[in-house]
Amino acid sequence: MRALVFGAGSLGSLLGGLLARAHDVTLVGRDPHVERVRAEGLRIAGEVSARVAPAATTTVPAERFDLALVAVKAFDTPAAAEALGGADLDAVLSVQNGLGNEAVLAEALDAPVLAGTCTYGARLTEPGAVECTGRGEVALGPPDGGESPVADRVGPAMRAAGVETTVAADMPRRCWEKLAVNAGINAVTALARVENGALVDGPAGEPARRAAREAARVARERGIDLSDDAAVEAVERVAAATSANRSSMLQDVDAGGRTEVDAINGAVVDRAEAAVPANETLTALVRGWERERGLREDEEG
Ligand SMILES: NC(=O)C1=CN([C@@H]2O[C@H](COP(=O)(O)OP(=O)(O)OC[C@H]3O[C@@H](n4cnc5c(N)ncnc54)[C@H](O)[C@@H]3O)[C@@H](O)[C@H]2O)C=CC1
Ligand SMILES: CC(C)(CO)C(=O)C(=O)O
Repeated sequence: MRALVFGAGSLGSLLGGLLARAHDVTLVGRDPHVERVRAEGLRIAGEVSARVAPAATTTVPAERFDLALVAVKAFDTPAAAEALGGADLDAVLSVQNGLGNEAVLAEALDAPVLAGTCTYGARLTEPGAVECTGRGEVALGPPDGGESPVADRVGPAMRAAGVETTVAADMPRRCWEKLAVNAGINAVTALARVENGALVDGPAGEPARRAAREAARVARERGIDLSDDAAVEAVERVAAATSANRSSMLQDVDAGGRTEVDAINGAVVDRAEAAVPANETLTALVRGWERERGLREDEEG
């Protein structure tokens, strides 16, 4: 397989690096990481160790690829879609968090777009080096559910490189369950400045559970079978399993950078048929912080 990984940050470098053990991989990212990968290859450490030498570039080559794996933050998806238009792609797979990424990619690109959820943990430690902070799995399939020959081709190719992969016919439910987890954990931990474990038995757990229940209700409004209990159980299970984690949104806030709140809590608000007060409040607070930091100037900030 010829694979292009757009967004060679933490997750893109990890998945791209793992894929490079079996496939011809090109990472698209930014210097100094790209420069270092070109000069010295990519080191993977942590729960998986490997040294690989994928191609690396800062612009999308005008070439044919069997797969483009998209791993930018959700707010960069429109730019990723535009840049990927320069390549000839057989398939596109988003492994991003949040809702709406596949629709943005599908609108701009001719290739079939697969939805993905990813529970691997990754952290870029220095240019040229990525740490696998948790071995997980990628689930992928058509965004509207069901089966597709494209998913049946991509899944085994990922498995051939040792990436734990499930080809799933129920991606809408999986994406909404992951969204409920992120809607519950990310903004609450970012605003309270606490690790995920603080939600298990502390006072910050209640707003997280409320946000997850609201996400489950909105999922059901859209015909997706996700109960309140399943969403709350998923938040509690993930918070306990990742208790020492600083969520990605807390890390974004720590780093003074823009967050994915629009694609997470904001996505719940946008799709709700009735009020979702926990998600409305979390979205407004995080957007308010982003606006004060000059990270957004749109009407929603
Ligand atoms: N890091 C993790 O453990 C996990 C991340 N995710 C999701 O995966 C997505 C990516 O997350 P991370 O890898 O943590 O983010 P990241 O910020 O480390 O990586 C994104 C990379 O894309 C690059 N990029 C953005 N626009 C670009 C452009 N136009 N040209 C070239 N490079 C560009 C950035 O420079 C950055 O290095 C997010 O949606 C996140 O929620 C999901 C599961 C786990
Ligand atoms: C699962 C969780 C909440 C782990 O921290 C995550 O996906 C994130 O931080 O974005």
